[in-house]
Amino acid sequence: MSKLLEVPVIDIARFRFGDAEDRRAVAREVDRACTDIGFLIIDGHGVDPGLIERTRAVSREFFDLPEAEKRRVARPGVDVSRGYTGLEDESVARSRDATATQGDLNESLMIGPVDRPDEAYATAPAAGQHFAPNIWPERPAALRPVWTEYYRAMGDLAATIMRIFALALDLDEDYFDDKIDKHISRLRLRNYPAQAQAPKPGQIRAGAHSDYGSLTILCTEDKPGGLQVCNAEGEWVDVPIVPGTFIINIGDLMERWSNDRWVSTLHRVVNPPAGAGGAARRQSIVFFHNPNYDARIECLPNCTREGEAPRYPVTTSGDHLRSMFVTTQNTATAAETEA
Ligand SMILES: O=C(O)CCC(=O)C(=O)O
Ligand SMILES: [Fe+2]
Repeated sequence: MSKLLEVPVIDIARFRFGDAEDRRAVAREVDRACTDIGFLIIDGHGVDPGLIERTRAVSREFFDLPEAEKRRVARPGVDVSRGYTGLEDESVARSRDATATQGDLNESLMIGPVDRPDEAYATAPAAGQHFAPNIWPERPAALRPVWTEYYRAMGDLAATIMRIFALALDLDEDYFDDKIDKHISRLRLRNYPAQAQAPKPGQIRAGAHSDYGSLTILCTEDKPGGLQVCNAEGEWVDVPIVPGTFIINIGDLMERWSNDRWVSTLHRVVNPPAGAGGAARRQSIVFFHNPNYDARIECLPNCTREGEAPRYPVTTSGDHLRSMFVTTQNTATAAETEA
């Protein structure tokens, strides 16, 4: 079978409601997508469209606030992945290329877990800042309850996808359950403003990067200046926007777990064409699903071929994520926290 060079659409209702054969059929399709291109679009996910709309609306209201008010909930430190990150404060491309310093042309607001596991686990030294309290803006007042509901819905959807992943990797369907039951996922809204001035040379909405965790669930909109992924031929292809679906990609931790059987694909968000005007404003709802901070990320059973050794040293979810957060921030606090 030739390699997929475009991102496929997969209906996961057949997994959610089907019999064992249906479930295996979905898992096979997902395995092919994760092997060939690292991205898939899912339909039949069961998330309430009203919740998505409400999440979009309260977030847009937040980004429309004056800059000074948004800065009141500024990210407190580079390893504290919470709060507001301003335009050009981050260069996600630095996660792969230390010389990439152009600031990304988006601003964002981010939260972590909304449900705390027991206090001893949440505050253990190895927990680092992964259970740091969330920083909620005062306005709009509806943001907190709506985002909390959305975060929980994404946690549930990610758990289903991890079950599909387990089956796709020839593991028991519940293999990942106890590695994600205290997940340290992040919900991040990115606002990509319309571009009144030309970007600096080489500067784009989000530089080329791969995501860091287990998987990402993206809900975006069809606007000029969108998401592209680098396929197996090294070509940048647009990810189609299919109404009612989510875009899913695997992150670096899943790539490591699978010993490179699956690919954590490079992707980027390009600029709108000059003159696109206000219509180019774009908002993405991004849920980065990350395993429990103490989940050991080591080559999974079934992921080495005859005579092949594991390609990565063992790490933990918490350690890997922290190093990525610290590497990609352009703010003044970066130097302080790294020291
Ligand atoms: O906005 C998008 O389409 C993608 C954003 C992204 O890649 C990220 O936040 O990691
Ligand atoms: Fe990404």
